[in-house]
Amino acid sequence: MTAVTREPRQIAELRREDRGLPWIGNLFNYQRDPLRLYRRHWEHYGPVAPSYNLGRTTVLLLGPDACGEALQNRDKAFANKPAWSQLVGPFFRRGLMLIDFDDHRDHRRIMQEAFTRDRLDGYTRRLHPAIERGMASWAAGRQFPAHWRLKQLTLDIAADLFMGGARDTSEAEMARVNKAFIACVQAAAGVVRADVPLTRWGRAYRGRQVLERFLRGYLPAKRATATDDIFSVLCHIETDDGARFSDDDVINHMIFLMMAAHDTSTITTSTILQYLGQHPAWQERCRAEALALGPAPDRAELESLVSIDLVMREALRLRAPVPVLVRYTVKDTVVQGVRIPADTMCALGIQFTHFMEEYWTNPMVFDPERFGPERREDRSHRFAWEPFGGGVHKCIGLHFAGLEIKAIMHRLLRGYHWSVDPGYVPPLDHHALPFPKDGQPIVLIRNS
Ligand code: HEM
Repeated sequence: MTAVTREPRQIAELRREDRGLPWIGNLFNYQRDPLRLYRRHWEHYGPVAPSYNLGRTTVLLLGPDACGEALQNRDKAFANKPAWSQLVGPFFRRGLMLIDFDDHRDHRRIMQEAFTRDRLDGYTRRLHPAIERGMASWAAGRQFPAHWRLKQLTLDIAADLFMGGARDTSEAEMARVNKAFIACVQAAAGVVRADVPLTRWGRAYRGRQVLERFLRGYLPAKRATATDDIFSVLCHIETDDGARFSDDDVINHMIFLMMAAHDTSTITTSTILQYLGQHPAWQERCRAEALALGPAPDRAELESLVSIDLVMREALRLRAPVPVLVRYTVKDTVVQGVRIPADTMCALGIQFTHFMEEYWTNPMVFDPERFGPERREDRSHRFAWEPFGGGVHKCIGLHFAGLEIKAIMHRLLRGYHWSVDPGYVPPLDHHALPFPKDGQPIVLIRNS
């Protein structure tokens, strides 16, 4: 008997009604309601769906099987750099997420040294005073703009943990650096994608120069003395066989790391605040855990917070800070039996998977117990829950992120209680990473 090998299918033809606006394509439909758009494509085309955006055809990979194949990347057909640099621009060049294959493997091996258990212990010790300082100016109130305050807080934490407080820097200089950094992050949503004054990209080009100058100025001091901030750590880490980062590597990685760590942690904490504000029983349960620990728990204690961990996982499911990952094919490949030609931009619908009824019960409902030991819905498929991605580019900062988020929640729960209207639905901005445009106002009360 001869085995029947099935020829891969071609990508389906895009229906006229799915093309969206001339040239713009589905960009505005995505920004209005990404889930609706992806559901429509999934229902008609299945896991490998054609789409059209900004003048070109792209391919949507939908569901955990298709996303899993691209993330595992067995035939090395999917590359990060040509995909992500089209979105985030040249401002994060040579960051770990924007390099590929052997080059990526070599850099990741060195960077792994910055995220060992011992390093995480050190970062955790720094986290508490940084959070305390950052929250000191918080004024409780009935319209507390939680998302904006958390964004500032995670920036303040980054200034300390990443740059060691940049001790000799004046407040004005630090504000300039923060502004430059934000300009780089906001470039992703730019329509004019060139160095044109007064546009997002124009500001980001200037921003990158400011950041490079600033970091380069500190480099000699960071090289000279080993401290436990990430800047210094990147200057000193070394693999067993002696591989180290060059000065340029340190600067490129620093700029990318600050970007990778900032909005993602802000979005997760503000999502947690929203749901705990709408579910007071869960808030009390988490508070009891936070109160059972001392004022500055160490890494192991933060990692032992069971309820806060369940809530964090559920928040990451309901609002994945990076809802879509992108890849670019550097050669022909096949996903789910469909041939994808070389030079194709692919979008992996991470958030879409998180809402699939095939893998989650009542996926739109806040239900942290779904991650508990009896249910473990995240194990319904290896790629059912993928807020940190998967494969060789899986988030290297995921444990660090968990510690930062839990340390913020620990302090907040001990110092405050809060509520959010049960009917509140955040008006999300989907231009880049999803955030509540209204700043997510909550009623915040200081504990007596
Ligand atoms: C809740 C917080 C976070 C989320 C949801 C998140 C999500 C992700 C995702 C989805 C990727 C994979 C990108 C891809 O495959 O193309 C990624 C990569 C990465 N993340 Fe995170 N991240 C978070 C926090 C952090 C933090 C705190 C750091 C650093 C301290 C960090 C550093 C990185 C780096 C360096 C990469 C690139 C890894 C590589 O390409 O090898 N992330 N992150």
